[in-house]
Amino acid sequence: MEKKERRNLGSRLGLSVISPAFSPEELMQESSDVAANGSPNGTENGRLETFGSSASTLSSSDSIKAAYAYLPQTPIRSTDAHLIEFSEAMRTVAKALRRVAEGKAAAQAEAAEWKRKYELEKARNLQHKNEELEHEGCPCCMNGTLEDSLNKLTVHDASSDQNECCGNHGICSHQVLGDEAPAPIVNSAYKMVARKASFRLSWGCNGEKNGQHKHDVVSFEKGDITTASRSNKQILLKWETQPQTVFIITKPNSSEVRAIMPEMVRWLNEHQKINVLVEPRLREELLADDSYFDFVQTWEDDDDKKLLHTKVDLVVTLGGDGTVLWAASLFKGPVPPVVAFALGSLGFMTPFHSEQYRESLGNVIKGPFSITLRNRLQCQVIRDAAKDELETEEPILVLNEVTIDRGISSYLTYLECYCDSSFVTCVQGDGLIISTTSGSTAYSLAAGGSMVHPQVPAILFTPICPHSLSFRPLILPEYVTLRVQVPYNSRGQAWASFDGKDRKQLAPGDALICSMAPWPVPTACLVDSTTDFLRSIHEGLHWNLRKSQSFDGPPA
Ligand SMILES: NC(=O)c1ccc[n+]([C@@H]2O[C@H](COP(=O)([O-])OP(=O)(O)OC[C@H]3O[C@@H](n4cnc5c(N)ncnc54)[C@H](O)[C@@H]3O)[C@@H](O)[C@H]2O)c1
Ligand SMILES: Nc1ncnc2c1ncn2[C@@H]1O[C@H](COP(=O)(O)OP(=O)(O)OP(=O)(O)O)[C@@H](O)[C@H]1O
Repeated sequence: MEKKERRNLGSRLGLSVISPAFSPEELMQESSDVAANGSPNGTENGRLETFGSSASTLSSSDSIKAAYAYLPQTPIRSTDAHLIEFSEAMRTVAKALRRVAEGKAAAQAEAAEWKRKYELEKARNLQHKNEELEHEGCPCCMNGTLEDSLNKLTVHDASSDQNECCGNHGICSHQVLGDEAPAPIVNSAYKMVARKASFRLSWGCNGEKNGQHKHDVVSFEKGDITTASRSNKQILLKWETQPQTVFIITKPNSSEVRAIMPEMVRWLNEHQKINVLVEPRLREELLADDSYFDFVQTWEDDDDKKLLHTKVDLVVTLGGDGTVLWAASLFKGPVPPVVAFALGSLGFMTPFHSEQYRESLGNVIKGPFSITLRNRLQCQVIRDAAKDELETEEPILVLNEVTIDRGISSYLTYLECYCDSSFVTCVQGDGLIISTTSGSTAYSLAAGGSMVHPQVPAILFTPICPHSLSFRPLILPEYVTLRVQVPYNSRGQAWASFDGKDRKQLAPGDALICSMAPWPVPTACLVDSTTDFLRSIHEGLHWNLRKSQSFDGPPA
């Protein structure tokens, strides 16, 4: 039976299968009915009509009779056909379930977005309310001892509004951390939250530390639409309690890193009285050199690792951009502020100079300091072969990009792309990059995408070597959900890789869903977001470097 016919049969069976009124035996009967009634010599249109209307026009006894009439003529081929039809039906069931799972992933992304909007709205309303009442502060935001804060945190009851932050002083870290702690470990997470330093974020104009709250205000009074404030200004992070735990992440096998690391750990411990946490590999390396480092902490198992964000106040990276990507990948949820020291070649995301680590870390630990909130993409692979919606794979968060390419296949990739429910295009070429704005200066740039300031709320859609003259890269708003589907008629497989790692094969029928994750990576700025970004494109890429023309040219 031809592919197209099988697909029509599939969609008919797919509808039947998700109805609970049909048992597997009935399904088999359905498929054999269709197989029997589709004449081997019939025209395509004829078959289409048969399939499209069989439920209403054929009684099951007619079908059985037809099947019996057909079977004796070609007993072996008929049995084969029967099996093919049955496996097609099962494939269709799998497809229907996959669609349900895709719907679920999109709904989860949408729910996260609504939650974010709700939090913003809630904070705004609270601020208005508090301004009216000339409220002076709330227990959460008032200065107090660490002991006071711990007591308040441990008695915090999520269902009560009593201890809620007034929102007067920016977004309070207690709220963010409390809200995003993974559900099954609420109790232990709360215990750990109590040990974390609290901070607040404020949005202001360049250099103006006015503590302005983030508002996405669009006023439409008297029919005139005006925006009262831009959504993203330079963000400042101010500690409310002293940070206590620093997590140091280093590039492996680097002599430069090995030279600076023990010195930094010693300084943090002795001069700043700060706990130091490292990856297990690094702790072993430190202890092998000197038993002094016995106080350095690490984690023991994956459960501990999942709780890192509840324990760590600050992340320090020693390496290049790859080390920042690695650091981000260790946090599957909220990420503490990251201070990235440049010990690599390019250093787009590593603005701090390692020789000046005492001064830089001292300033950050004291605060306030500017941060860039770098959005991450949440990517989920949905397998065609998944038997049910529970079989979806763990989502992967990327700071740069997810790439879907042809891997070792020598065929063009053939990818169908959708944005929310709209069809975008088919990518025929080497592949596609779905990038964050932070990733815009990485692989996407190499494939011809624009460089975008990391604070712009956008998703980049950049083809890799498209075999078409008119396929320009797109920049889409950050709230969309993208779906990249490997169609059934694709010649080859495709491969997805996440920040250049974790390659996953995508077979025909598999899909990848991407949306903005609710957990950005806050990176500390050396100066501010814009100055750091421009410095990195000037110094890292020598952007638009050209010798100036001399003054003594032809007369005007
Ligand atoms: N043709 C290409 O340009 C190409 C090909 C594959 C991967 N990559 C990039 O490499 C990244 C993985 O980095 P890695 O260090 O683990 O691999 P790596 O060691 O191969 O280094 C890749 C290079 O990309 C640079 N880079 C990484 N993130 C950047 C960013 N946000 N802005 C500017 N430059 C950036 C790094 O500094 C490094 O020089 C991927 O996320 C991808 O963006 C680029
Ligand atoms: N803590 C870590 N554990 C395992 N791998 C890591 C770790 N830190 C970094 N890496 C990996 O090591 C590789 C090199 O790191 P990184 O990019 O920081 O250094 P680089 O290549 O010298 O610098 P640049 O990217 O600026 O050229 C990256 O692929 C990164 O994923």
